[in-house]
Amino acid sequence: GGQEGGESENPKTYFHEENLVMTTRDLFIAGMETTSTTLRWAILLMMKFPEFQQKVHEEIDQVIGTDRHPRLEDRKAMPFTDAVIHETQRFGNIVPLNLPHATTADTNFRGYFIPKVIAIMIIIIIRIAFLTASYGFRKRDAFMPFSAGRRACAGESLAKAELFLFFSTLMQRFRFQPPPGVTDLPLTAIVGITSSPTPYKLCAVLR
Ligand code: HEM
Repeated sequence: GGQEGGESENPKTYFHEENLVMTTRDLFIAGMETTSTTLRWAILLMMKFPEFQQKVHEEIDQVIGTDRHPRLEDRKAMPFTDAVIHETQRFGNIVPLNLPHATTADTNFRGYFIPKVIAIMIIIIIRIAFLTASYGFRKRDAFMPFSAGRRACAGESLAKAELFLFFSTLMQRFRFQPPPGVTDLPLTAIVGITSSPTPYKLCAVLR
Protein backbone atom coordinates (compact mmCIF):
# COMPACT_ATOMS: atom_id res chain seq x y z
CA GLY A 1 0.00 0.00 0.00
CA GLY A 2 0.95 3.64 -0.44
CA GLN A 3 2.00 5.98 2.28
CA GLU A 4 -1.19 8.00 1.96
CA GLY A 5 -3.50 7.49 4.91
CA GLY A 6 -0.65 5.83 6.79
CA GLU A 7 -0.12 5.86 10.49
CA SER A 8 1.68 9.16 10.66
CA GLU A 9 -0.85 11.26 8.76
CA ASN A 10 -4.21 9.74 9.64
CA PRO A 11 -4.80 8.79 13.27
CA LYS A 12 -8.08 7.01 12.39
CA THR A 13 -6.65 4.56 9.87
CA TYR A 14 -6.59 0.83 10.55
CA PHE A 15 -3.36 0.57 8.57
CA HIS A 16 -0.79 0.85 11.29
CA GLU A 17 1.98 -1.35 12.57
CA GLU A 18 0.13 -2.93 15.48
CA ASN A 19 -2.74 -3.97 13.23
CA LEU A 20 -0.33 -5.38 10.65
CA VAL A 21 1.51 -7.41 13.29
CA MET A 22 -1.70 -8.70 14.88
CA THR A 23 -3.26 -9.61 11.52
CA THR A 24 -0.15 -11.54 10.52
CA ARG A 25 -0.16 -13.25 13.91
CA ASP A 26 -3.85 -14.15 13.46
CA LEU A 27 -3.09 -15.79 10.13
CA PHE A 28 -0.37 -17.95 11.68
CA ILE A 29 -2.43 -18.93 14.72
CA ALA A 30 -5.70 -19.44 12.83
CA GLY A 31 -4.06 -21.07 9.86
CA MET A 32 -1.38 -23.44 11.10
CA GLU A 33 -2.53 -25.18 14.25
CA THR A 34 -5.99 -25.82 12.76
CA THR A 35 -4.80 -27.51 9.59
CA SER A 36 -2.03 -29.52 11.26
CA THR A 37 -4.34 -30.67 14.07
CA THR A 38 -6.88 -31.84 11.50
CA LEU A 39 -4.15 -33.78 9.70
CA ARG A 40 -3.06 -35.36 12.99
CA TRP A 41 -6.65 -36.55 13.48
CA ALA A 42 -6.77 -37.82 9.92
CA ILE A 43 -3.62 -39.94 10.25
CA LEU A 44 -4.69 -41.31 13.63
CA LEU A 45 -8.07 -42.31 12.19
CA MET A 46 -6.36 -43.95 9.20
CA MET A 47 -4.26 -46.07 11.58
CA LYS A 48 -7.29 -46.90 13.69
CA PHE A 49 -9.36 -47.96 10.68
CA PRO A 50 -6.94 -49.61 8.23
CA GLU A 51 -9.76 -50.78 5.98
CA PHE A 52 -10.62 -47.14 5.30
CA GLN A 53 -6.97 -46.31 4.75
CA GLN A 54 -6.90 -49.11 2.21
CA LYS A 55 -9.85 -47.62 0.34
CA VAL A 56 -8.20 -44.19 0.26
CA HIS A 57 -5.04 -45.78 -1.12
CA GLU A 58 -7.03 -47.57 -3.82
CA GLU A 59 -8.82 -44.37 -4.83
CA ILE A 60 -5.54 -42.44 -5.03
CA ASP A 61 -3.91 -45.18 -7.10
CA GLN A 62 -6.86 -45.22 -9.46
CA VAL A 63 -7.35 -41.46 -9.90
CA ILE A 64 -3.85 -40.02 -9.44
CA GLY A 65 -1.42 -42.91 -9.69
CA THR A 66 2.14 -42.48 -8.52
CA ASP A 67 3.75 -40.43 -11.33
CA ARG A 68 2.43 -37.02 -10.41
CA HIS A 69 1.37 -34.92 -7.41
CA PRO A 70 -2.29 -34.68 -6.40
CA ARG A 71 -4.10 -31.63 -7.80
CA LEU A 72 -7.18 -29.85 -6.51
CA GLU A 73 -9.19 -30.94 -9.56
CA ASP A 74 -8.68 -34.55 -8.50
CA ARG A 75 -11.00 -34.09 -5.51
CA LYS A 76 -14.14 -34.27 -7.68
CA ALA A 77 -13.15 -37.74 -8.78
CA MET A 78 -12.29 -38.86 -5.24
CA PRO A 79 -15.54 -39.06 -3.25
CA PHE A 80 -14.16 -41.53 -0.74
CA THR A 81 -11.11 -39.46 0.18
CA ASP A 82 -13.30 -36.35 0.30
CA ALA A 83 -15.69 -38.11 2.67
CA VAL A 84 -12.79 -39.25 4.88
CA ILE A 85 -11.56 -35.66 5.20
CA HIS A 86 -15.07 -34.44 6.02
CA GLU A 87 -15.53 -37.22 8.55
CA THR A 88 -12.18 -36.31 10.11
CA GLN A 89 -13.33 -32.72 10.50
CA ARG A 90 -16.68 -33.82 11.91
CA PHE A 91 -15.12 -36.26 14.35
CA GLY A 92 -12.17 -34.07 15.34
CA ASN A 93 -14.45 -31.06 15.78
CA ILE A 94 -11.28 -29.10 16.40
CA VAL A 95 -12.80 -25.73 17.30
CA PRO A 96 -15.56 -27.13 19.51
CA LEU A 97 -16.64 -23.88 21.13
CA ASN A 98 -16.20 -21.69 18.08
CA LEU A 99 -14.64 -18.31 18.90
CA PRO A 100 -16.24 -15.99 21.43
CA HIS A 101 -18.27 -13.23 19.81
CA ALA A 102 -19.13 -9.93 21.50
CA THR A 103 -21.79 -7.34 20.90
CA THR A 104 -20.05 -3.97 20.72
CA ALA A 105 -23.25 -2.08 21.56
CA ASP A 106 -26.70 -2.74 23.03
CA THR A 107 -28.57 -4.51 20.26
CA ASN A 108 -32.17 -5.42 19.41
CA PHE A 109 -32.43 -8.54 17.32
CA ARG A 110 -35.80 -10.03 16.30
CA GLY A 111 -37.43 -8.84 19.45
CA TYR A 112 -34.61 -9.88 21.72
CA PHE A 113 -32.56 -7.33 23.59
CA ILE A 114 -28.87 -8.22 23.66
CA PRO A 115 -26.90 -5.91 25.95
CA LYS A 116 -23.32 -4.93 25.31
CA VAL A 117 -21.70 -8.07 26.71
CA ILE A 118 -19.76 -11.05 25.52
CA ALA A 119 -21.93 -13.80 24.11
CA ILE A 120 -20.42 -17.17 23.36
CA MET A 121 -21.77 -19.15 20.43
CA ILE A 122 -21.48 -22.88 20.46
CA ILE A 123 -21.31 -25.04 17.38
CA ILE A 124 -23.14 -28.31 17.65
CA ILE A 125 -22.01 -30.85 15.14
CA ILE A 126 -24.55 -33.59 14.76
CA ARG A 127 -24.15 -37.11 13.51
CA ILE A 128 -24.15 -37.12 9.76
CA ALA A 129 -22.74 -39.36 7.08
CA PHE A 130 -20.95 -38.16 4.00
CA LEU A 131 -21.15 -41.24 1.84
CA THR A 132 -24.13 -42.53 -0.08
CA ALA A 133 -24.69 -46.27 -0.21
CA SER A 134 -22.87 -46.33 -3.55
CA TYR A 135 -19.83 -44.48 -2.15
CA GLY A 136 -20.76 -41.16 -3.70
CA PHE A 137 -19.87 -38.06 -1.68
CA ARG A 138 -22.82 -36.18 -0.26
CA LYS A 139 -22.65 -32.61 1.05
CA ARG A 140 -24.42 -32.00 4.35
CA ASP A 141 -25.65 -28.59 5.57
CA ALA A 142 -25.05 -29.59 9.19
CA PHE A 143 -21.32 -29.80 8.49
CA MET A 144 -20.04 -26.50 9.89
CA PRO A 145 -16.48 -26.85 11.20
CA PHE A 146 -15.72 -23.38 9.82
CA SER A 147 -18.77 -21.85 11.53
CA ALA A 148 -21.26 -19.73 9.59
CA GLY A 149 -22.24 -16.15 8.93
CA ARG A 150 -20.25 -12.97 8.61
CA ARG A 151 -17.46 -14.02 10.93
CA ALA A 152 -17.05 -17.55 9.63
CA CYS A 153 -13.52 -18.78 9.07
CA ALA A 154 -11.73 -16.48 6.66
CA GLY A 155 -9.44 -19.30 5.60
CA GLU A 156 -12.08 -21.92 4.77
CA SER A 157 -11.26 -22.43 1.10
CA LEU A 158 -7.51 -22.31 1.76
CA ALA A 159 -7.93 -24.84 4.57
CA LYS A 160 -10.01 -27.18 2.41
CA ALA A 161 -7.43 -27.02 -0.37
CA GLU A 162 -4.59 -27.65 2.08
CA LEU A 163 -6.36 -30.56 3.74
CA PHE A 164 -7.04 -32.27 0.44
CA LEU A 165 -3.55 -31.72 -1.00
CA PHE A 166 -1.58 -32.56 2.15
CA PHE A 167 -3.70 -35.57 3.03
CA SER A 168 -3.73 -37.08 -0.44
CA THR A 169 -0.01 -36.43 -0.93
CA LEU A 170 0.82 -38.13 2.37
CA MET A 171 -1.46 -41.04 1.57
CA GLN A 172 -0.08 -41.34 -1.95
CA ARG A 173 3.41 -41.90 -0.54
CA PHE A 174 2.86 -43.66 2.78
CA ARG A 175 0.94 -46.29 4.64
CA PHE A 176 0.50 -45.21 8.25
CA GLN A 177 0.60 -47.77 11.01
CA PRO A 178 1.22 -47.84 14.73
CA PRO A 179 4.76 -48.70 15.87
CA PRO A 180 5.39 -52.42 16.51
CA GLY A 181 3.75 -53.57 19.73
CA VAL A 182 1.31 -50.65 19.95
CA THR A 183 -2.25 -51.94 19.83
CA ASP A 184 -4.13 -49.25 21.69
CA LEU A 185 -4.91 -46.10 19.71
CA PRO A 186 -7.06 -43.94 21.97
CA LEU A 187 -9.22 -41.36 20.24
CA THR A 188 -9.43 -39.20 23.33
CA ALA A 189 -9.17 -35.49 22.63
CA ILE A 190 -7.15 -32.91 24.50
CA VAL A 191 -9.46 -29.95 24.63
CA GLY A 192 -8.23 -26.38 24.77
CA ILE A 193 -9.18 -23.65 22.35
CA THR A 194 -8.65 -26.33 19.77
CA SER A 195 -9.37 -29.98 20.38
CA SER A 196 -6.44 -32.19 19.37
CA PRO A 197 -5.64 -35.88 19.48
CA THR A 198 -3.59 -37.32 22.33
CA PRO A 199 0.04 -37.29 21.06
CA TYR A 200 0.88 -40.56 19.34
CA LYS A 201 3.73 -42.24 17.49
CA LEU A 202 3.41 -43.66 14.02
CA CYS A 203 5.33 -45.52 11.35
CA ALA A 204 5.14 -43.98 7.89
CA VAL A 205 5.90 -46.87 5.57
CA LEU A 206 6.78 -45.98 1.98
CA ARG A 207 4.26 -47.56 -0.38
C1 HEM B 1 -9.15 -27.06 9.32
C2 HEM B 1 -8.84 -25.79 9.34
C3 HEM B 1 -9.65 -24.69 9.98
C4 HEM B 1 -10.76 -24.72 10.78
C5 HEM B 1 -11.55 -25.94 11.27
C6 HEM B 1 -11.09 -23.35 11.10
C7 HEM B 1 -12.18 -22.96 11.89
C8 HEM B 1 -12.47 -21.66 12.23
C9 HEM B 1 -13.57 -21.27 13.09
C10 HEM B 1 -14.59 -22.20 13.74
C11 HEM B 1 -13.53 -19.91 13.19
C12 HEM B 1 -14.48 -19.03 14.03
C13 HEM B 1 -15.60 -18.51 13.19
C14 HEM B 1 -16.59 -17.71 14.00
O1 HEM B 1 -16.14 -16.92 14.87
O2 HEM B 1 -17.80 -17.85 13.82
C15 HEM B 1 -12.40 -19.45 12.40
C16 HEM B 1 -12.05 -18.11 12.25
C17 HEM B 1 -10.99 -17.68 11.48
N1 HEM B 1 -10.13 -18.45 10.73
FE1 HEM B 1 -10.21 -20.48 10.54
N2 HEM B 1 -10.19 -22.52 10.50
C18 HEM B 1 -9.29 -23.29 9.80
C19 HEM B 1 -8.24 -22.84 9.03
C20 HEM B 1 -7.92 -21.52 8.80
C21 HEM B 1 -6.89 -21.05 7.89
C22 HEM B 1 -5.99 -21.95 7.03
C23 HEM B 1 -6.87 -19.69 7.98
C24 HEM B 1 -6.02 -18.65 7.28
C25 HEM B 1 -4.83 -18.82 6.84
C26 HEM B 1 -7.90 -19.30 8.92
C27 HEM B 1 -8.20 -18.00 9.27
C28 HEM B 1 -9.23 -17.62 10.12
C29 HEM B 1 -9.49 -16.24 10.48
C30 HEM B 1 -8.72 -15.00 10.03
C31 HEM B 1 -10.61 -16.27 11.34
C32 HEM B 1 -11.32 -15.08 12.00
C33 HEM B 1 -12.42 -14.62 11.09
C34 HEM B 1 -13.21 -13.44 11.67
O3 HEM B 1 -13.26 -13.29 12.90
O4 HEM B 1 -13.80 -12.68 10.89
N3 HEM B 1 -8.52 -20.45 9.38
N4 HEM B 1 -11.79 -20.53 11.82
